[in-house]
Amino acid sequence: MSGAVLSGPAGPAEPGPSAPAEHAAAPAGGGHPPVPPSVAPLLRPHLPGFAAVVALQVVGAVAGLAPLLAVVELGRALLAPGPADHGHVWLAAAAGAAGLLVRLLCTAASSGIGHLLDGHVQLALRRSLAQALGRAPMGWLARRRTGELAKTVGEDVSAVHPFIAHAPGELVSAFVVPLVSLVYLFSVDWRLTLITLAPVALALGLVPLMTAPDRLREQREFDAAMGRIAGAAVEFVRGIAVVKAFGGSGRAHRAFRTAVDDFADTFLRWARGMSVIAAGMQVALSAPFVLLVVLAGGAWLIAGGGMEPVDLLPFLLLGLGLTAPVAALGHGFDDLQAARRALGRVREVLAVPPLPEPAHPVEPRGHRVELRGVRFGYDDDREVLRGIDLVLEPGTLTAVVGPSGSGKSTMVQLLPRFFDPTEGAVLLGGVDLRALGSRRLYRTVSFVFQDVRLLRASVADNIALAVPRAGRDEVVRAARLADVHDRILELPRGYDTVIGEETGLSGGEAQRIALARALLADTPVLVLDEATAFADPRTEQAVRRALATLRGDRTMLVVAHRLETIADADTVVMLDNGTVVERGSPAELIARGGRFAAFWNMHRSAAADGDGARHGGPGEDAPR
Ligand SMILES: Nc1ncnc2c1ncn2[C@@H]1O[C@H](COP(=O)(O)OP(=O)(O)OP(=O)(O)O)[C@@H](O)[C@H]1O
Repeated sequence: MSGAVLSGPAGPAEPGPSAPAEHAAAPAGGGHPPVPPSVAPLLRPHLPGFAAVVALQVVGAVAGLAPLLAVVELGRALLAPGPADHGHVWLAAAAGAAGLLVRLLCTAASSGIGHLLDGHVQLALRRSLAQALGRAPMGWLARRRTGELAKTVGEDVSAVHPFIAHAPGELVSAFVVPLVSLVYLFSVDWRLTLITLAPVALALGLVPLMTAPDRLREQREFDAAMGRIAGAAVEFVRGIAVVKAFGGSGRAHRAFRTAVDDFADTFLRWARGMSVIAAGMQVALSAPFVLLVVLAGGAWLIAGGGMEPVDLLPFLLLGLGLTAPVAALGHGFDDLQAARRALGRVREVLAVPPLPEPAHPVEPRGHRVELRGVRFGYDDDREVLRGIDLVLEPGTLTAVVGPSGSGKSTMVQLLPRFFDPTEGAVLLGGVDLRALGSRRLYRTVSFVFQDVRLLRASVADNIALAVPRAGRDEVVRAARLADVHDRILELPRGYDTVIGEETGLSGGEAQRIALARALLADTPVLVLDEATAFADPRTEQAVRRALATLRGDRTMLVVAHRLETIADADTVVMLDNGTVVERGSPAELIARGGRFAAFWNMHRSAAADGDGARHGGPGEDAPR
């Protein structure tokens, strides 16, 4: 099976965004704004905020130099021959204090605005993600694990925090302070300024060595080895239950151990190449080295009579700050890289193409379903359905049978529009599903697929998902029909028990709740992928009873794995390798002695051998 995940009608689903070319363009979904394909449009409304953050940081950074310059001026005033100029001293002290105050106010305001922006951007991202997920094709959602999407909406969005709240301010101040300092230092003594820049030049000179081809290759090998460890660990953990049950832990460990040994070798090679360069950079940018260079250069200039001793003071105070940009490039690099990767995952979800929604939905006439020349493939290189023509008349039950992988689940998933066919069309009441509008579709088609996902809500709310105003009596009636009422009464708070919090349910019970949901929705078209994984007798009986009760004028399509369901069907469609190889009533097909007859006989003898008692005596499941 293909792992369909939702069950029951999708309820009042919000339709998707842009309309297909053939149905004129208009944002669907009752005037929802379109989901932006990337994050840039989400940042645009906040540009004035970002500008304020940067401006405040610039002012704060420049003001932050005032105390240092004040110290320099104090030094000049106090070390100058003769009595100190009191006015000059007080002015320098006041300017330094004022600068400090302005810096504090500006950085506090900038940080505050940055964090507010971060909140707004994260909210906008989460809203857009929610919209994108609401409009993503159900087939796309079905292929993803809930945890994966929860991580994108939760953790990945939170990971943009350093990007939005910290990076702009930090980067600006890291570059503005050295720039202003440089201008000032040049005005004092250009020769010592160049000498003070020597450590920065040395560190920058080492950067190309870090990106030499050998280092890049080692970095790639390092990343690959890390990936192999992660993969081996995940595989090991995933298979742990099987390993426990069947032994062979040595073999299971082996892949992990090999990956770790391989990583150790790769890491040593990487570290050997990088450590000398990294250590060289660290030394070049370290405070003692910078001070040593400034002092040596200053001493040399002073001894030669080219500079006043007092002029050494600004270089000692400001020289250390010149290395800040290089340090800033390294600082927080990992955080920013993680934020970039997280943003990439957010962008991937935002870019999921939604199923086109018609600008002017057409109303179906009745609920006859027709598949016309339907072709479909999950990937471009392999077709799963290869030209299916099928008519499902109201009031009939059609059973789809065929070998595993023949495309049964895929075919039935086209009815609730998990995907659109790549060629051909699925019509409901004479209208192409693409022209129908998802509201109408989900009011007409309900479905119960194999991998049921229930909401973390009360049992009653789960059953009444598509009919929120249903009374308790109706919910109970549906639950009884799906044979899950007694089990619900055993739960701690009966119908009010919250699934996933106060109780867990077995696969078969979840199936029956999903069945009750579909029964309550009471739509004219029902699609059911009969569970093989949870084929307990109660669920089988519940499905059979539900199908019999629903019959009436409904159009029903069932992927049938059980002989009883097949025998009850009006029409059997046998699929093989994505094409219909036989169709007709079960009795006709058995009489024909073709593929279906062979399939029937094989399953019948298997059922008789395996579980004769459960399937009753021979003849009980004989086709009508
Ligand atoms: N989500 C998916 N992505 C890619 N390929 C898929 C997906 N779901 C199914 N397939 C592939 O499509 C083919 C048909 O699968 P499908 O589940 O429709 O067959 P099936 O007849 O229902 O099988 P089964 O009886 O085992 O459930 C298989 O080859 C399967 O591997």
